[in-house]
Amino acid sequence: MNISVIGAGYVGLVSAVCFAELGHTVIGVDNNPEKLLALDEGKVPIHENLLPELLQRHLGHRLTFSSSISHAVRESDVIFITVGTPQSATGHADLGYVEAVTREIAKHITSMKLIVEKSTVPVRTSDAIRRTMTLNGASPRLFSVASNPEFLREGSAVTDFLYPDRIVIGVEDSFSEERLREIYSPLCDGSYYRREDLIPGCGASAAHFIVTNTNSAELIKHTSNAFLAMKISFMNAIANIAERVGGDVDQIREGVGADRRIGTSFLNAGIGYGGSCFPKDVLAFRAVAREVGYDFDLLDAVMRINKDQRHQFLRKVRDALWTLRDKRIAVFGLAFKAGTDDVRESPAIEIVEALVNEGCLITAYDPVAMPRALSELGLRVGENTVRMASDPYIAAEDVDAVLILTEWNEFASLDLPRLHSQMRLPVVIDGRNLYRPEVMEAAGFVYYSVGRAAVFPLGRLNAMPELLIDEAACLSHQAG
Ligand SMILES: NC(=O)c1ccc[n+]([C@@H]2O[C@H](COP(=O)([O-])OP(=O)(O)OC[C@H]3O[C@@H](n4cnc5c(N)ncnc54)[C@H](O)[C@@H]3O)[C@@H](O)[C@H]2O)c1
Ligand SMILES: O=c1ccn([C@@H]2O[C@H](COP(=O)(O)OP(=O)(O)O[C@H]3O[C@H](CO)[C@@H](O)[C@H](O)[C@H]3O)[C@@H](O)[C@H]2O)c(=O)[nH]1
Repeated sequence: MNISVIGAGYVGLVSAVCFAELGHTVIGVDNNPEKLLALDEGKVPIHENLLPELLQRHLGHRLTFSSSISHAVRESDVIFITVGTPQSATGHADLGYVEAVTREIAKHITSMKLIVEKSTVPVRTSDAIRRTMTLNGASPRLFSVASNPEFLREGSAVTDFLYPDRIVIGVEDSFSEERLREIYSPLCDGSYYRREDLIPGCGASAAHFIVTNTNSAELIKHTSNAFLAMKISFMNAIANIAERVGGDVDQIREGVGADRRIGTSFLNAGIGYGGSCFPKDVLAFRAVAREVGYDFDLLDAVMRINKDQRHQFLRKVRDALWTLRDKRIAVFGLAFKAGTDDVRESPAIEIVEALVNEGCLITAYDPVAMPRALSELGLRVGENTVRMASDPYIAAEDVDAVLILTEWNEFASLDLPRLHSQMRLPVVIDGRNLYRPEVMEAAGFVYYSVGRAAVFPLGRLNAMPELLIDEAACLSHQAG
């Protein structure tokens, strides 16, 4: 099948290389010349496992890039729209990029095409695309519009695309269904999983193919993201209760998740969800519900708990260090999650910003996200306010505390004696629960985490009079 993918960002690029991997001929289109230049040279502008290998495999053969929507429309049977749908000032999804691309497609259409929205959009966007196409001169006989929401996660995007739990298509006619079935057939009939040059994945045998109408497909995407965000907020709320009463959120997760109706996934308590999807999509879904006259206030609670989770974390930093002005703090992790250099809506960036505003001196380390984080922090708190270090031990030199803010494997296997010896005070505040408290206690750290009691190795602390934690507070925490 001849496919074009308009918008070669995270989703567009992964989709383009994966469609090529499935045997299709693909044109990736973007209006960012720098991005196109890099891609034409085989350089992947984002950090995503397996993406460079797949780009190398298909670039110049099945996969080419272009800045021209007219070329893409002419050369392809199916056109996927994968441009951004960012948050607008009102909380609604801003569909300006989708509209601009739709108008451009309408101008150049001369034979039958299938237009597929893959961007995350509010319900009824496919109706708006149909309307816009017609208003801009395209004959309704020359196009169909379908929805094919994308469920990939950053950090595992390629394997999520090639080994999906399900593929959802929302269609209004058999033409659309047949084309989309053909595009995804290697995943649905299992032929892709029998190939020898396979990208290693999770050993799936066939993807679940779900056909709905376009409105339902659009609602499935918003529902999935809102539900996953709700699971995270639910567990963060439980973590706050557990902390106050001496429970352990990891044990609770195990106990609750063993019920197959619940499961353990997306129940990791932490510093709240971030990224380019959950925050904007929950807000957009809230706006959609309001618009159709339903008060989905459960989503307000999900967002409130999420926001509060950063404040809870900052409260722990204040608890541990008392005053913050001129405190030296090492931050481990800036990406919104492990496996990516994406810092969009990263809770880590928000926490660093708050600490800088309170007068802390921050040295940060992230295995891949430092360049993007530097430009984001430059915009928010000014250039040179945060120093970057080349490894976690250098970042931890002479600091009053280490904060763990992204769940990179590297931070779960630190050389604890070495880390301890680097720090001025042995205080670790872990926003991702990467360590068991008893391990950190044995290693001599004051250790705060999420949804578990803080530990204070008192014997060692008494020998450090400058540590600003009073013993009574420590004892009450331990008892609590
Ligand atoms: N990032 C994810 O993990 C993810 C996962 C599933 C769904 N989504 C959804 O997919 C959509 C895209 O997200 P993203 O993270 O890939 O966004 P992105 O910002 O990384 O990419 C969007 C791309 O579109 C390009 N673009 C914008 N206008 C254009 C135009 N007129 N012509 C050609 N190119 C144009 C931009 O230059 C950019 O490269 C959003 O709706 C998002 O919610 C994202
Ligand atoms: O138990 C958990 C799981 C995740 N997170 C956080 O939640 C955020 C989102 O994580 P994740 O969902 O893994 O990453 P995304 O790449 O944002 O993927 C989500 O958003 C995409 C865009 O819509 C969807 O395609 C995916 O299915 C959906 O998982 C990150 O800040 C995570 O740290 C937690 O705090 N606890």
